Amino acid sequence: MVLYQMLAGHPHVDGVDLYGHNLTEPVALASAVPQFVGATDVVLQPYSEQVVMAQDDVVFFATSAGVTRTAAVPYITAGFPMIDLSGDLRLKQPDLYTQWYHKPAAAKQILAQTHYGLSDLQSSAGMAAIANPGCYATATLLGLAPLVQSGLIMTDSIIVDAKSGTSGAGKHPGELTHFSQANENLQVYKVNQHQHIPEILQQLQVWDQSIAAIQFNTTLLPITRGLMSTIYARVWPDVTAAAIDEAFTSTFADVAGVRYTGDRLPNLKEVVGTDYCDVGAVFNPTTGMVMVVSVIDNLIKGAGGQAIQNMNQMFGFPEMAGEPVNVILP
Ligand SMILES: NC(=O)C1=CN([C@@H]2O[C@H](COP(=O)(O)OP(=O)(O)OC[C@H]3O[C@@H](n4cnc5c(N)ncnc54)[C@H](OP(=O)(O)O)[C@@H]3O)[C@@H](O)[C@H]2O)C=CC1
Ligand SMILES: CC(=O)N[C@@H](CCC(=O)OP(=O)(O)O)C(=O)O
Repeated sequence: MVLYQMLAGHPHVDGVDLYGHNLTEPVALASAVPQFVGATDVVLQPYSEQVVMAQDDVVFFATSAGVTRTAAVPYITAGFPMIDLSGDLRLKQPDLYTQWYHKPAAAKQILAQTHYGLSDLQSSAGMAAIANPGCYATATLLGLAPLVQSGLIMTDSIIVDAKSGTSGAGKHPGELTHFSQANENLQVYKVNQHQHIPEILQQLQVWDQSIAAIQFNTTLLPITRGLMSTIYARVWPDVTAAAIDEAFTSTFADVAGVRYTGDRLPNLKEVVGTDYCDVGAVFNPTTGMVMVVSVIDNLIKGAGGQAIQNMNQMFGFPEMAGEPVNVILP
């Protein structure tokens, strides 16, 4: 829904076709999603990869885990632009996917052809198949990148305490997301089993091969949208607050979708509704620890917005074209 809304208003997109896997004939969008009651002329079509490749220029998959490991193959084989929002194509090693997602993995040669589209730090220009990063992975990697790339922290000391609103769990309600359970509550979940752990580690190892593990935890917040990743790490003895500040300033100086807030730590309401990731960092000389706070809208920077940034890079559009930049005011 959110991806469609953004694509429908994108200045370089002249049409959006919507496909549903369970349809045998077209239905009005509003009959499936009542919020789109005003979009009387928009339909959902039965899905067919032949139709997609004939009438569209790029395909986005906003599908459950386990779908694109096979559904994306015809597009990747044909070199047709494809952006996958699910986790199926992010991990390069198939056995890791099976271990963390508890499902059969895509073939290794398919995984080898997909680009991990962390759009603010590694452009998708020239790429055809994109694995759009997970929401927790996006906030965490953007918060850690300056510290890891500049070699400021002891890499065995990384601890991530991340929290998300319930929309991160998708459309099907579950035990944790049932209103009476989630409302006015905080729930730790997937302890040491979160599927974004191997994804984060895989990218950290691209930046620094010596990183062997991270401590990573997730908590469900009683809100609909927004994700905060709070990151702690021990810095090397001579590292100063000024060196940390310089690492963040230089890493994000020319990055359109990340705003470094210095030692003023950001909160969710300054990014919810936008494609920005806001990142702040504070050094504590007493403990020798740096604390980073990285916030995103899980449905935008954590999913559809980053997918559009990847599309913009693939097609040479301005980096933030079609991206929402205004917060949802209280
Ligand atoms: N929500 C978030 O914050 C984020 C989500 N993601 C990932 O992005 C993807 C989409 O997220 P979200 O919209 O929240 O997920 P939802 O669970 O809300 O929606 C999943 C969609 O997948 C479709 N689907 C299910 N099975 C199949 C199938 N066999 N073939 C084709 N389509 C199928 C469903 O269609 P139907 O209902 O008609 O069966 C539904 O539209 C997921 O993989 C999710 O993990 C990634 C980052 C953040
Ligand atoms: C609140 C909540 O449940 N969030 C989801 C977000 C991850 C997700 O969307 O899944 P993939 O990125 O792996 O596709 C979770 O923690 O599993």
